[in-house]
Amino acid sequence: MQGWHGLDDVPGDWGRSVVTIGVFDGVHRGHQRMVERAVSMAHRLGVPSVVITFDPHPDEVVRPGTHPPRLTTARHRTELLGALGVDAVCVLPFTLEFSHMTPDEFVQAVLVDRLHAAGVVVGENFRFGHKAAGNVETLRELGEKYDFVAEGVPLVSNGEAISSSLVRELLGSGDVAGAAEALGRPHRVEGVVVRGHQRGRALLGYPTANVESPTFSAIPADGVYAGWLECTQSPSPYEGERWPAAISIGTNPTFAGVERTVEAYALDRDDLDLYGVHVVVDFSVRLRDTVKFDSIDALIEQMHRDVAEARRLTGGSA
Ligand SMILES: Cc1cc2nc3c(=O)[nH]c(=O)nc-3n(C[C@H](O)[C@H](O)[C@H](O)COP(=O)(O)O)c2cc1C
Ligand SMILES: Nc1ncnc2c1ncn2[C@@H]1O[C@H](COP(=O)(O)OP(=O)(O)O)[C@@H](O)[C@H]1O
Repeated sequence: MQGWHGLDDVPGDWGRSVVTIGVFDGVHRGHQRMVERAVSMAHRLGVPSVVITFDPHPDEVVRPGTHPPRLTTARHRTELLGALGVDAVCVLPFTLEFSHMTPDEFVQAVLVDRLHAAGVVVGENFRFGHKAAGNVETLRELGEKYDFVAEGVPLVSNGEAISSSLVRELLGSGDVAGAAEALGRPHRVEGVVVRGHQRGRALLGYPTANVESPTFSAIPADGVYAGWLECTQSPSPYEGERWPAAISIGTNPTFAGVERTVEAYALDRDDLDLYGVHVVVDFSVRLRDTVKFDSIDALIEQMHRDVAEARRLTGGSA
């Protein structure tokens, strides 16, 4: 798969292609359906498929300060899109100037002149161009003018239409199982392991990797979860290792903490040294709310139960 940053990265001799466009935050099941439609149209037409996506999130540029929490980092999003079989992912830097293009200008500059679109696949609620003036119908009309077919893909529904906002809502209420259902995989928070208050190992008997995620990351609601911790640092002695985990999100009220942290304990390990290492945390199931315990012993007792439950739910080793 080719990765392009900006239109200037598109090879000069790039021929005709099928293009799909969107923010694709989360690459949820609706996005997956769209990309699959684009890939199959590309096969039918015998041309490569290209995903166009944006960075930063258009909302942040058009309405600064309203950035929705991000379900995926740019890197993870590209990796997920690539796994769906597309030939290229083109990340367009989204700027105010870019947002002022009319639908016709966008189609001509991006889809026609650079990518020689033979087909364009978008979600049926897709809007584009200045003031979101363009929709699927506009795209069809422009397709007649510029010689490409446009397809609007119906939203995938799970009772309720699957959308990035729906996944954000589910995470905001701690429903990580519901989010996993909509995403087609567990929600992931990633970042580098930083130092905490050094209580986990010494005081509680459960060392926890404190994960510092990028600003705007979608963090599930405070609580305790079962899931997975994986080392994605390359090179690292732990590269590619994935451990079942008990995860805590919150301010650690038992210790009157103020900073909100995401911490993961890799079950049955106490030998890891993860400081400075890039890891990912995948959330499977919510276990309970965070509690302010009256004593450290009461917290430890509960943590034993959490760990047993996380082990059962992940099928983690003894
Ligand atoms: C499975 C699990 C459950 C936890 N539950 C709570 C809780 O209910 N209340 C709380 O104050 N802290 C809870 N914690 C967080 C601990 O207080 C935290 O891991 C500890 O303060 C270590 O912090 P440190 O990494 O900064 O040393 C939990 C941690 C884990 C791993
Ligand atoms: N099973 C484990 N799960 C997570 N981290 C572990 C584990 N075993 C050892 N570690 C290491 O211990 C550190 C956490 O120990 P802890 O006492 O909680 O310190 P801190 O307060 O700095 O997080 C992690 O950052 C990691 O480097």
